[in-house]
Amino acid sequence: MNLNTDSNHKERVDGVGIYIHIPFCKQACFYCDFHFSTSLKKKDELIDALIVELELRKSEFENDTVATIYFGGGTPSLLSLEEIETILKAVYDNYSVIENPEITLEANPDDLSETKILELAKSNINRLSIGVQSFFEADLKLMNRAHNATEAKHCLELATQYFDNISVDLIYGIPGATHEQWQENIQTVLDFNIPHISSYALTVEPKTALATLIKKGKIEDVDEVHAEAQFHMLINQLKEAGFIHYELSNFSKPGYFSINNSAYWKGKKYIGIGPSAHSFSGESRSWNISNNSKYIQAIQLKTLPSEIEILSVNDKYNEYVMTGLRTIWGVSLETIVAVFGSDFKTYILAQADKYLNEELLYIEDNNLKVTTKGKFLSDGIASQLFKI
Ligand SMILES: C[S@@+](CC[C@H](N)C(=O)[O-])C[C@H]1O[C@@H](n2cnc3c(N)ncnc32)[C@H](O)[C@@H]1O
Ligand SMILES: C[S@@+](CC[C@H](N)C(=O)[O-])C[C@H]1O[C@@H](n2cnc3c(N)ncnc32)[C@H](O)[C@@H]1O
Ligand code: SF4
Repeated sequence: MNLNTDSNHKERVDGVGIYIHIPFCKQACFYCDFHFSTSLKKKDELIDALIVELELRKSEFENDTVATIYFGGGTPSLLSLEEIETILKAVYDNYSVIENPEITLEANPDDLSETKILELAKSNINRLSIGVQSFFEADLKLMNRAHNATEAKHCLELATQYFDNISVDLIYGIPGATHEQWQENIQTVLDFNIPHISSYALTVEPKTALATLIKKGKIEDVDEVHAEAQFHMLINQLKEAGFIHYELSNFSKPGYFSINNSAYWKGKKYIGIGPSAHSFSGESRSWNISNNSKYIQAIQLKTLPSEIEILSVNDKYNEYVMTGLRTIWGVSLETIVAVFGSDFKTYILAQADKYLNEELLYIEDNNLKVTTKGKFLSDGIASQLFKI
């Protein structure tokens, strides 16, 4: 059964996507290993380079129509409206874009003043993805977020007056945060009538400040059992509130599925513009260099600073299994046969047998899916179904 009942959404997800990486942040969150610089010195040069990269790569989408444009980061809300519009103009000048594309801006609460929200509301941006993470001061301090709890609430109060399509990011499994506080965080987002939530378990990435602070005993280690319990609270609380759990970390009211993310998960093509951005052509994946200066230098010479990996049949199968198991659409056994052949179906069913017996996986309408019990383990289960 396809739970994605919004026909407009289905139609629009048929287009391709453009992701634009804005590699600047005010300060470094202790847990984050995404690519960003806290110095804005190269901002103007970088914006010029993004525009040149958009021009250089237009032939990749010669026969495609863009349905979603996503400003991610880093912190795209650090840009002025003028800067955002200059980049958007380069998209429109070089690509064919559907009439009403989804245009998302990732925004941090401390950037969302009323003036800024008003400006954004008048622009072509029609979706805000706001990185709240928590409404508790202790959590925000522990993670070194740039905003405080008052700002987190105030920005939602303002944003909901001018935007309908809003997503809020929340982090669970934060050391010291109780289950009651976590439930209060979810409830606060619900009270603002937000239609989309992305929620991630706090992950200790190697070489981050969080990893060092935990090693030194300054911050308590994350507790997997605690995090898993909070993940299930999230699932239950949002289900009760009428949300669809459409991907492992994403929950949406009907009609508000992220077109950008759904396109990724459905294996649509996308190009990633900017340092560290990755792209998917259907046959290959590529990654731009992360270093801002090296990225700018290469683009100024009209070369693409990227590495490319051609995907083998097994790579494509593995990716399909990994992303499929994360979504409500599951892994279609029909698609497995049609795209990879019946040997792959025999293989996946043999590998899945153990998990089917343990009720971590189930089959519905010829689609292999994870049960609620299996959800927290989804990526681990997927890796056991891989072909190496
Ligand atoms: C890379 S940020 C970019 C958007 C924006 N700067 C923000 O902080 O929301 C996108 C999301 O990834 C989450 N994230 C990054 N590293 C993480 C980690 N180690 N554990 C959990 N969530 C993480 C962030 O908290 C945020 O919600
Ligand atoms: C998937 S997005 C979060 C989704 C978001 N909360 C929403 O639903 O709108 C999380 C982060 O992934 C990274 N990201 C997404 N697409 C990317 C791409 N093509 N290249 C590089 N980074 C990407 C960005 O750092 C972005 O902040
Ligand atoms: S979580 Fe967001 S604001 Fe924090 S450092 Fe990472 S990209 Fe920047």
